[in-house]
Amino acid sequence: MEAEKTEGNEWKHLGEGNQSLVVSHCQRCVVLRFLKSPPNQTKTSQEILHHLQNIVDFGKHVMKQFFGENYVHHGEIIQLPLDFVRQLCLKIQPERPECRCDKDMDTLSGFAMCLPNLTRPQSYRLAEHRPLLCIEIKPKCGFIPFSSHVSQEIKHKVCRYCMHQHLKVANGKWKRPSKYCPLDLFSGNKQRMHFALKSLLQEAQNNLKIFKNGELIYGCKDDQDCVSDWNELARHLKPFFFPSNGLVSGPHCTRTIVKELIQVITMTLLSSTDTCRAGDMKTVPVSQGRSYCEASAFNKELVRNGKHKLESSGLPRGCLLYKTLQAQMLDMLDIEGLYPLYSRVEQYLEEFPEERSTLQIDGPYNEAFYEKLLDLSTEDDGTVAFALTKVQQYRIAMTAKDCSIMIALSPCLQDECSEQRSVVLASKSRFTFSVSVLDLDLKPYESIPHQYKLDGEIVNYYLKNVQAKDDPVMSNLFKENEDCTLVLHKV
Ligand SMILES: O=P(O)(O)O[C@@H]1[C@@H](OP(=O)(O)O)[C@H](OP(=O)(O)O)[C@H](O)[C@H](OP(=O)(O)O)[C@H]1OP(=O)(O)O
Ligand SMILES: Nc1ncnc2c1ncn2[C@@H]1O[C@H](COP(=O)(O)OP(=O)(O)OP(=O)(O)O)[C@@H](O)[C@H]1O
Repeated sequence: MEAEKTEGNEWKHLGEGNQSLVVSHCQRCVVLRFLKSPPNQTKTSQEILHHLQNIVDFGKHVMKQFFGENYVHHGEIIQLPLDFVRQLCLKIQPERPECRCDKDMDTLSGFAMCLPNLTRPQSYRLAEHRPLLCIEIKPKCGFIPFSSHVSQEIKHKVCRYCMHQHLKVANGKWKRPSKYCPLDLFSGNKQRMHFALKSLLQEAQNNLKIFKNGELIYGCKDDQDCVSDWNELARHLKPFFFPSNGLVSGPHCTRTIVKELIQVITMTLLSSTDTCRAGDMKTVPVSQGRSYCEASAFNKELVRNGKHKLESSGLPRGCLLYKTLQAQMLDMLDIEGLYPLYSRVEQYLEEFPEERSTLQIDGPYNEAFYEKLLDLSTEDDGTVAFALTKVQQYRIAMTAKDCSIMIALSPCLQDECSEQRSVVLASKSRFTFSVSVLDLDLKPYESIPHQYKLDGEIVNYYLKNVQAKDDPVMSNLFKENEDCTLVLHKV
């Protein structure tokens, strides 16, 4: 990395999650992504380097094949002067959300990933002084399990996100449940997608962020601290959507602008800007699994109005949502079917620990690793090889269920449109745009027992506290079970 780029003051905090912290360069279209760890669990430089190498390899050799060349940016590893990293860490500390400060940014190794800044359309390689709008969506799991290993019927009716909402509110992670249901977003039906996006705009949680010129203007900066002022949002967006109309204002104008935004997001999400190697890999026949979630507010509204379910129009094959869903559906057995296979691999590793590297559990994530993922058979022949393939596919699916989609928009004039640039039209303006996927770090093998436990907690909480309340018979049943009193009635 050039010396001029390593001035601490030139960088600012852009975002962070549970695993990494990202800073963006003020002039150039690049970001640095640093790993984070709990204060008492710092890793050695070699461990950090190995971890970052795995992330880059996984993006390059595996996720690019699933998602396509244009959507995935695997980045590169760079080594930075330690003085610069320490100075940067101090500079950005006040900008960090409090809820993320339980982990520290790695300042010991000097290694980081350098990536394109995806808040800008990728067709603009240089940071031109153009207004920029970026919408980041973490869509979560967009299908209902179709596996016969599922033990609770509710999992075939209500999606994990909608069930998990109740547990999250009960645990205090969020103040209110969201009406967003991933199945609506992934339906490909414009009405359902609009509803999903409107719900995200009402309750962003950690599923929606909007950046203007690289600054977060909408969404949660800290846990629970969500800004959902649509008038304020409309004020920010007005120059993008109504560049020459300075007079319109008031609630009607706010609604119009939000509608325009939703329309543009929907069109970009349905656009196909790439092809990929695994493009024709069909993980699940369309007929399997249900395409709507019974808990979705959109679905409930349809039922209330006595309307039939809207036909799911399906997603265009080339769009990023379609590719994300296909990768998510590599979870074919559900965690309930997967867990015994994980135990089989575990048992084998206990006996033959030296086999761990041959089995590529912790990498390398190369071409050979990718090839082994293509076997979609679900016929268990009792072998470790079968179990391992399913475990690795599950890890890919989990990664795709937790990734984010970044839509970058920049206004353009009609004569600026060229064939290399994708363009989306709003009523009174037009934008060049790019769609990318981020946070594609492979979920660790070790997280599988946690997934198994969490799945049980989410479903049990839902059955006991939500479904039971909707159903008086069930409700009484639970009440009786809870206090363990046997009620004797005279006959
Ligand atoms: O399990 P989930 O669905 O709650 O997802 C976790 C996310 O919570 P969410 O529900 O999106 O608010 C969670 O997001 P937050 O840190 O809560 O913003 C992480 O993305 C976590 O990934 P990792 O374990 O840190 O790699 C995610 O864990 P994984 O399950 O993807 O490992
Ligand atoms: N290449 C990029 N360009 C622009 N912004 C980025 C980029 N990579 C990450 N970000 C921003 O930084 C935030 C945190 O990054 P990321 O999602 O990779 O963190 P994480 O810790 O891996 O997340 P999680 O909590 O899901 O594990 C993102 O939500 C996004 O806003």
